[in-house]
Formats: sequence, C-alpha cells, structure tokens
Amino acid sequence: MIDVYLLSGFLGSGKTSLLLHTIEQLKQQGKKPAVLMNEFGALPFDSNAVEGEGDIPLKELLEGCICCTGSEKTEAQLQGLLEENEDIDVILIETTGAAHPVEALDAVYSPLFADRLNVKGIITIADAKRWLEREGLTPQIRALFMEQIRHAHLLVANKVDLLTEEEVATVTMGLSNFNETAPIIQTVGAKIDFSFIEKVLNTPKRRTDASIISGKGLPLSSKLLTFTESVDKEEFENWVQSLPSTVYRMKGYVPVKGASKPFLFQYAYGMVNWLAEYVKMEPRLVIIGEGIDDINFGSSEGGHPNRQPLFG
Ligand SMILES: Nc1nc2c(ncn2[C@@H]2O[C@H](COP(=O)(O)OP(=O)(O)OP(=O)(O)O)[C@@H](O)[C@H]2O)c(=O)[nH]1
Repeated sequence: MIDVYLLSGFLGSGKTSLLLHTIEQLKQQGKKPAVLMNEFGALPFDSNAVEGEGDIPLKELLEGCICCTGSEKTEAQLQGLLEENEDIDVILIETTGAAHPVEALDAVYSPLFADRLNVKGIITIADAKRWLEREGLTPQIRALFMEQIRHAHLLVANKVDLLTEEEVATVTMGLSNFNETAPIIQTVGAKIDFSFIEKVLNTPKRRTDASIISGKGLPLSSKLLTFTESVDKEEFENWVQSLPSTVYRMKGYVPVKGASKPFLFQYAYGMVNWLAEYVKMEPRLVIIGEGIDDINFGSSEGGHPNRQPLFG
C-alpha cells in the first residue's frame, strides 16, 4: 500500500516548504515519494520547485483546486502516477490554499484505489500570525481558513519566528480549543521530522461524514502581471505594502533594476521574500485575493484578471 498525505493550509502558509522538506527526508530514507499538486493562476510555480528536487514523479492540475476541477480529473492524475511509477512509496498531495481539505481528500477515496492507497490524513499548516489576526479576514475567507484547521489530523502552527513566546502559547491554545483531536506542532519553515508525522498519523483515515462548509464559490480570483521593464526594488516594495489586506498571496519572478535575472518574489501575509534565481525566468507575477481586478504595478501589463471565482 502507498501512504497518502494531504497537505492543506491557507494561501502562503507554508505547504510547499513542508512538501520540499518532506521530500528531502523521504529521499534520505531511500523512499520514493510522488507529488500531486494543483496550481493557482496558470503559473506552475510550486511544481517548478518540486522539479528542482530531481527525479520526483509529479502530476499537477493547473488553474483551480482539486475539489473543483472534478474528482474524475484527480482520479485520472492519480491513476497516471500509479501506472507510470510502480515503485512509489508515498504520495504527497498539496492542495491550493483555497481548497477545502475534505473535498480534496474525498477525491482520493475512489474505489479505484481502495486496495492501493492508504490515506494517512490531512496535515494543515496554519500561519500562526494569521490565526492571531483572523478576525481581520473577510467572513468567507475566514470560514475557509477555519475549516482547514477544523478538519486537520495534524496541525502545524508555522511561522512562529514572527511571534513572541506569549503569542505562540496563545496560538497553540486557540488551535487546540478549536480542533481538540489534532496534535499541534510549532514550526519555522514548516520543518517537521517525517518520523513525527508518521507516528502521529499512524491510523488510516476513513471518509468522513462530517458536515463541511463548501469551499466552492469563494470570491477569490487570480491575476497575472507581466513586467515589461525592470522595477526599482524599493518602489516595488512600497507598492506591495500599499496593497489592500485582501491580497492574500503573490508569487512570481520580478525583474529588478541592476540585476541580470528576475528575482524569485513571494508575498504572504504582509511578509515579502526575495531570492536570487540562477535561471532567467519569465518576469511574471501571480496575485491572488479578493477584489484584485484593478491592481497593477506601474511598469507591468495586467493580464486579464480571472473574474470568475476560481472555485465554483
Ligand atoms: N517568516 C517565515 N516565513 C515563512 C515560514 N515558512 C514559510 N515562509 C515563507 O512564506 C512564504 C510562503 O511559503 P510556501 O511554503 O510557499 O507557502 P504555500 O502554503 O505553499 O503557498 P501557496 O502554495 O501559494 O498557498 C514563502 O515566502 C516562505 O519563505 C516561516 O516559518 N517563517
């Protein structure tokens, strides 16, 4: 049987960080992991990161989330993974930060795989700072954020480096009151020993009948910006900080004046992250949030925003 772990968590909480860290550990143990992931906004950003890991079987669903691109499509992806790779030990599924974890998990319980897949459970990563400030989220988005936490079998309170010790204690207590059964681990960079995950999620999880608040019809959309010229870094960061709090996530490659290649740029919950890239990537940025249609940076060309809610 192949163990299946589902990584859930709001946009930018640390799912890809956990995924990459877990892949490393599995490889060190001589195990062969495979990855199923879905992408937001037509830029295969996270899967690029996994491809950088070398020989990892990977299937991706572009534009949407596992729950809404249809379970049939997900079944087909899984079937493809299993057929093309007979020696997989573990499948890691990263859902988009806007997916409901139970809807996504449901897709894995196809009778097609009943004798091959051992569903170990949902690991939800919560941005600890966002948890503390969750009242600031709009109601529908807060509902999704909370649902992801409520249905976790293991809860990861990530980014505790941004909190005081007292705040970390408040987060841990708040999370455990909200989801009384899931063990909680505090992390920086979503770094967890895989042996801990295995120990905690040691019983196969059955399909749940618990009522869920559907993730469908969320008012989230994505927009792709293409840079036509290099940006002044400071001006760009000032622009980022001026954006409304309903911009939840940005990622892409930003060309900066004076640098030969676009930088890898990430934004999640007020924090920006720049990383030098060694390959010349297309200067494009994905923005994810609510009410983002009119957002543009001076020297960029706004792609047509995806006005349709992506998940419905
Ligand atoms: N300060 C801080 N930043 C972190 C931590 N973990 C991750 N990050 C940063 O948060 C950003 C998002 O991390 P990812 O792992 O890509 O998050 P994700 O959940 O996969 O994001 P989406 O797939 O877009 O939903 C990146 O810029 C990370 O470097 C942490 O513990 N502390």
